[in-house]
Amino acid sequence: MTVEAKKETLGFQTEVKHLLHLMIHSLYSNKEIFLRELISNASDAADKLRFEALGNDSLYEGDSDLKIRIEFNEPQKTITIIDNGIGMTREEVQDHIGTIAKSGTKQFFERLTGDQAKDSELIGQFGVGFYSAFIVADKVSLTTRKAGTAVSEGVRWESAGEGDYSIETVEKPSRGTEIVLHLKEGETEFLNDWRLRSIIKKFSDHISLPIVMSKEVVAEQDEENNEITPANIEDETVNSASALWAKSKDEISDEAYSEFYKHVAHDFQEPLTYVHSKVEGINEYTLLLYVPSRAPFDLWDRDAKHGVKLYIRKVFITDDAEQLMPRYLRFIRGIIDADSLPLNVSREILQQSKQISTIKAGAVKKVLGLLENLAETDGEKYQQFWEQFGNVIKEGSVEDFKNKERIAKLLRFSSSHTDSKVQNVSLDDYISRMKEGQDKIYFVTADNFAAAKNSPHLEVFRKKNIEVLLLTDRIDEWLVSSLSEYNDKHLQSISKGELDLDKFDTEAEKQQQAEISKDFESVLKQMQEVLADKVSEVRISHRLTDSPACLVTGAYDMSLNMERIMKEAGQAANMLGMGGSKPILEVNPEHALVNVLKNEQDDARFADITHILFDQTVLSEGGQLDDPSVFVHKLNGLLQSLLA
Ligand SMILES: Nc1ncnc2c1ncn2[C@@H]1O[C@H](COP(=O)(O)OP(=O)(O)OP(=O)(O)O)[C@@H](O)[C@H]1O
Repeated sequence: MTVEAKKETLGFQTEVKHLLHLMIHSLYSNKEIFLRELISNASDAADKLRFEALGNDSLYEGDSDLKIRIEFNEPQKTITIIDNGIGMTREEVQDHIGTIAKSGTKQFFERLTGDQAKDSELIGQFGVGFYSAFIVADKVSLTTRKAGTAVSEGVRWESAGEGDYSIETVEKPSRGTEIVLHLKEGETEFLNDWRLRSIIKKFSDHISLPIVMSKEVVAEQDEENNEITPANIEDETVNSASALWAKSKDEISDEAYSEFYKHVAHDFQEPLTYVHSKVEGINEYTLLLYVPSRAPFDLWDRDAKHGVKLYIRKVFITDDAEQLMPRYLRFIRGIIDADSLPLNVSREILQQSKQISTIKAGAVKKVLGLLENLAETDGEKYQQFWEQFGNVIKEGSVEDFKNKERIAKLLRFSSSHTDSKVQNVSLDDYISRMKEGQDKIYFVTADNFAAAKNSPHLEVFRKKNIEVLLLTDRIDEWLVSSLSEYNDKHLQSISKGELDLDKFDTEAEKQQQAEISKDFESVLKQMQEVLADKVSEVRISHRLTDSPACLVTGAYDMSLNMERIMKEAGQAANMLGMGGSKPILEVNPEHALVNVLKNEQDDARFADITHILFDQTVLSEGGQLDDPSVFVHKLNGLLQSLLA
């Protein structure tokens, strides 16, 4: 016996132990899903074999009749799931069963709270797969052999789901995988022909492979010719065993659509919505694409697998076709079945295929249409979608130039109009509320909602009753830098450049402003000298009502928020005197702290007040001071002199 063939006992990866524990406890009321998960894996294994065999027929080993068989044995209390799919090598068993290879898994488990209700929601984002067998079984025995390997290269994996598993090399004449579940005490309800068939019908009817079970045929006598058909056991296909997406829509129930989603997406929650469409023409294809109701745990993992499977004339080709969906629609799950591609496509051909890019462009349009329709017909569901995937859709504004307008229409923001963190204001909503004479869409970007909502820059807008969008997601800075216009309206940051709000001012107000500017001429000049290395200019503000000062960047400069983001990301930033373009300090002449400077004779005190004003403005905009102790020292000095 080789070292490899020896039986080894290995410990589960810690994450697997967590997952098992969590699953057994939180999915108890949903336990029949184990069968769906195992059938789903078996079907994937058959799909993979069919694809591999396109280039190497011998992998079928003379048996190309792919199917899944379900058996049960009442006295032994076992259920067995058998497939003649691709199978696994010893190494693959070790890598896939007993280990969770998905990146980000560790972080996922760190988010678990121990509160069962909350955690079971999280597990929905993760997918349960093979391990769901342990919901009903206290011992699982998996025997498998990879297609194309020798009979002696079978592998048996066994575990009681409690922390370790054994693995050994065994003989296995047939290729594929056989999983025996030894049911727990109390789970014997599944040892029932009718029960198993109804679970298969309910959850796995859409599987395009036949799922067979044995059927007892009782002996029958033909009256006419007196022939007796002996009692027999026959195979019977339990599911409808045809590709769901190839059926016409009116033949498919909502339930079937939903179960198919759970199979392709490895999710066990209902999808939010879907689109099923057959595109005719030279380049024919069928697509069935779903929007999940929850974001998967690895939504932000750039290496996460892509969720749309490519089939060619019902033969599975790949589930990792990044060419089928752009990155900003990476949460879409489902299938695309292309009619006119050759079956022997390689990865390289896929990458260069014109037909694939046409299909992709068509599929993107279908998804955008689906989302537009959802937004129009079901605001509540659309809001749910936005909360889960809004930030990903925003990437589309940056990435997908061709569909820019359509994506912009789908965007939702927080706004000063609703004054709520909920992002539910569309650009069209905003435009419908614009004031007479207003030709711009105003927005402010900040680090968080409170900072945006309380931004001094908003003061004049509140006074004049002009709505401002409050943008607080990181991606927003990139969004507004690529989306400069919507519906012929310019998107304007309220913290950049000059505001042309004076058209909303009366003549008297304009006159008054001119006088104030004159009045403060020397104060501004002196402040500018004090802050020479920090700001490019000090000027009177038309933006402020309550705050003493605010910082403004030039119309074409990077916003301060963007500089902060870059700085945090370790990028060379030119924020606040660190080189590059400096911001402008705008002061509110009506504020006592500014007013006091007019009569300040002591130059040192003037400089201290000016520094304090500048520093607190930086702070109130969410920035950080280069040297906070200097600020505190100056502030304390001022307070002491007031108290003296
Ligand atoms: N019947 C099978 N035949 C061949 N390989 C299998 C079979 N069952 C499982 N596998 C392999 O084990 C891997 C892990 O399966 P598991 O069900 O845990 O996760 P998954 O199906 O990849 O994803 P999810 O956790 O989202 O359900 C599969 O990706 C596949 O490579």
